[in-house]
Amino acid sequence: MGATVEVEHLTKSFGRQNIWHDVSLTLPAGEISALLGPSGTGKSVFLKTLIGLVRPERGTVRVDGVDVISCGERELQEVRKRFGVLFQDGALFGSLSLYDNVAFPLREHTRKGESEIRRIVEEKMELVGLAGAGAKLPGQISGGMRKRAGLARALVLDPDIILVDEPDSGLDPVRTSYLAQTLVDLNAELDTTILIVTHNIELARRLPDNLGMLFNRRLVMFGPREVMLTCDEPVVEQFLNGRRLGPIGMSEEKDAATAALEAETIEEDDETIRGLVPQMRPSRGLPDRPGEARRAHRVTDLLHALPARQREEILAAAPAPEAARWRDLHAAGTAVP
Ligand SMILES: Nc1ncnc2c1ncn2[C@@H]1O[C@H](COP(=O)(O)OP(=O)(O)OP(=O)(O)O)[C@@H](O)[C@H]1O
Repeated sequence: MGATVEVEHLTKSFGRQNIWHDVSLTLPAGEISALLGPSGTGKSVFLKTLIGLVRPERGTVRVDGVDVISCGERELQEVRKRFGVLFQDGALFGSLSLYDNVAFPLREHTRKGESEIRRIVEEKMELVGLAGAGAKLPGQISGGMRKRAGLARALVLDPDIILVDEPDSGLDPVRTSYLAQTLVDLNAELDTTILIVTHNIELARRLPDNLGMLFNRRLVMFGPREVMLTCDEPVVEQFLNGRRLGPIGMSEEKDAATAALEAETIEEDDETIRGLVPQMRPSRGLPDRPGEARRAHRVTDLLHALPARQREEILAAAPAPEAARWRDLHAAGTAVP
């Protein structure tokens, strides 16, 4: 199973600019989580903090119990090997072929021979649809191919945790769906912990088990998709619907006067999409995702604490066996199965 990442009371500033403060959340092992938020709210900084590239002034980041912030350099190197990171542009070395880019972590961090390296690189390149493209240079291929090569490189060390910064940047909607499907399939096969950072509402609604939202220098909420996609929290609702009406303005938070004026002049959008849409499933022939089952158990525990409207909405959208089990448990007043 992938690793659990526990973040507690994390605060980061650059000089006098506070990026976010007191962020606490747990990425459950083997589940797919997504961090949302308007541009500039520090999502990329958060990813870099998880792997110890950015040092916060307060807080802890524990990867299966090891604190990335306070551990020594040697231990940090070991923890980093557990992460596979896909940065926005793929972050490839421009002078190296795709093959050498993907092979790089294996040559750098393992003692594997070239024939073993070739086997692994070819396997990962095939997985991301780049079989046969190894000789190309990053400058000779499209942004989408660079992105997929970046993913292949992120996977060669068989990471326990995959971090993906904006899976859809530079990709068309079809390629974005393929990339998202690759992540779901990887999670189904290996039970890897995955965190993606995205603005893409469609992706946020359909891919992750858990959603978090950064806004106005704090983590507004973090929780299972059932809870987040049905909640009434204005920031989350506005963002997940891409609406103008709400607390998020063009540049961060609106002042009270602007919000009041807009409430009078902007019509409530007709096309507001609320509620739970079905989650992406692993490709045919792959096993069910164990992470999904674990999330369902957590939701069972949470149902009792939710308002009746939200509980009913979740139960109405749940798959038949789960909904029946949740209803029974709820009726019996039992939180834990
Ligand atoms: N090394 C750095 N030094 C100073 N400021 C930085 C540094 N890295 C990031 N920042 C600032 O931190 C803020 C958050 O940046 P970040 O890239 O994490 O936002 P984001 O939410 O990922 O944005 P986007 O969605 O547009 O990619 C920005 O104001 C940025 O200028």
